[in-house]
Amino acid sequence: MIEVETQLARVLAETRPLSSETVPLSAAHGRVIAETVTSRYALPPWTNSAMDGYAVRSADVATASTDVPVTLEVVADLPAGASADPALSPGQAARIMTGAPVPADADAIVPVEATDGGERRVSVTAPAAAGAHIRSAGEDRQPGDALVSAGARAGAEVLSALASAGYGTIAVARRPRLAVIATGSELVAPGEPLDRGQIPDSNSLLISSLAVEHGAALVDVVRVSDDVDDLDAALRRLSDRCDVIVLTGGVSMGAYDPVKELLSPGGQVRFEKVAMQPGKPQGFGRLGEPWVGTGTPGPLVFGLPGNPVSAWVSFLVFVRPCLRALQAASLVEDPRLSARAETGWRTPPGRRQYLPARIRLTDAGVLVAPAAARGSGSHLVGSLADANGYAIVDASVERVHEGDTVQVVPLVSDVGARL
Ligand SMILES: Nc1nc2c(c(=O)[nH]1)N[C@H]1C(S)=C(S)[C@@H](COP(=O)(O)OP(=O)(O)OC[C@H]3O[C@@H](n4cnc5c(N)ncnc54)[C@H](O)[C@@H]3O)O[C@H]1N2
Ligand code: MOO
Repeated sequence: MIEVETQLARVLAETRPLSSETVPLSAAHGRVIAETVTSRYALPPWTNSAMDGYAVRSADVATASTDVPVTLEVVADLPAGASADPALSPGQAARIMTGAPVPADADAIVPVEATDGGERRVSVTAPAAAGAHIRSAGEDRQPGDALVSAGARAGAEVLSALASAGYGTIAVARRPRLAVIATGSELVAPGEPLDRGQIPDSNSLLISSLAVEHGAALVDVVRVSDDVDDLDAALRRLSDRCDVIVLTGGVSMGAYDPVKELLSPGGQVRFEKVAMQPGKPQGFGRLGEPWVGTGTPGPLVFGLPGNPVSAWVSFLVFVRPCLRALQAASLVEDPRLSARAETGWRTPPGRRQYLPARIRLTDAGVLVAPAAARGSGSHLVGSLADANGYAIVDASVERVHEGDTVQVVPLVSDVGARL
C-alpha cells in the first residue's frame, strides 16, 4: 500500500496548468484568475463626500453650535455623478450628496443633520474639522497598486474590486473539460425500477456535480456495462475532447473489473492500493494510444472505486486538487480545522480514515460527528445526504473517543470559495 501523499504527488506531478482565456467579469464568477492584476484607477477615483450634506470651508463653521449657528450661502448643488468643481469663497457652501466629488475649495462636509437643510442659505449648527466626512482619492488603492493575485478565485468580492478598479474583462484559466464514465452492469438510471441486483447509478451525478462545483466543463456523463468493449468505445469517443476523464467502479479485484482489465496492461494507468478508508483502490494515469492520436497528450484518467462513499472521498482527495492545479489555483488542497468529536467512532486499522461527517460551528468551537449512525462504511450512500465535510483520522488511531480532537475539512464549493 502507498500513502495518500504519494498518490496525490503522482497526480499533481502529471497535472499541467491549462491555458487562459479572457472573459467578461459577468462570466468570471468562481473561475481562477490567470494574471496578477493591478488597479487601473485610483480607488476612490475622486475625492468625494461620505455624507449627504454641505461641502464647506472648515474655518467658516469652526464656531457653529445649536445656540449660535453659522449661516452660509449655498452656491452649488452637487448630486452623485456631478462633474462641476464650483469655486467657494469664504462664507459659501455647496450642497453635496454622498459620492459626489468634493469642490477643491472645500475641506470638510457638514452632514445635513447638522443643518437646517436650506437650499439657498444654510444654517450650520455644528463645527466640522478639516477632512471631516471626506473620502480621499486613492485612499484604498493608487493606480498600479496590487489588487488581485494570479491564482485567486473570482468570488463576488474579487469581482466587485475588479469592476471598481477599471476592468470589464479578466483573464481566467480555461475550464478543465471533463467526462464521467460510470462502469457497472448493475447500474440503472436514477428513478428507474430495480430488478434484483440492480442499483441506481448515483456516482454519475455525484462526480459530475462535484466536478462542476470545482470549475470543470462537462463534456459527457455516460454509463457503461462491465463489458471491456463498451468502455473502450466510450474512451475512444471521449479521449481527444477531454482534459480529464473520471471513471468509477471496476478498479478492485473483481472478475469483471473492466477498467483495470482495459487500462492496466499498457501501463498508462497505474492501479495502486492507497492506505486510506474508504478509497483504497485507485487508478491514475494519462491516456495515450490507441485512445488518442500519436503525439497528442491524452487526458488524465482517474479510476475511482465504485462504492459511492469511496468515489466521493477519492474525488475530494485526488480529483479536486487536480482540477484546481489545472486551473493554476493558489489553493490546491483544503485547509483543515481542528474539531472536537461529539461522539466516538470506530476507525480502520492501518489506513487513514476519511469519514463523512457533520461539522458544526458553535460558540463552543468546531464540533464533528459521523454522518452515518453506524460510522464508517463505503456503501453508506444515504449518509452522504447528512455530510457537510469529512473527518481525517490518522492510521495509527484505533478509535476516536468523545471529546478527542480530530482534523476536519468542511465541504466548500470552489464557485463560492474565499480561500
Ligand atoms: N477481494 C477484494 N474485494 C474488494 C477489495 C479488495 O481489496 N479485495 N476492495 C474493496 C474495496 S475497499 C472497494 S472500495 C471496492 C472497489 O470496488 P470497484 O471499484 O471494483 O467497484 P465495483 O465492484 O464496480 O463496485 C463496488 C460497489 O459500488 C457500487 N457502485 C459501483 N458503481 C456505482 C455507481 N455508479 N453508482 C452507485 N453505486 C455504484 C457497486 O454496485 C458495488 O456495490 O472493492 C472492494 N472489494
Ligand atoms: O477502500 Mo474501499 O473504498 O474501503 O470500500
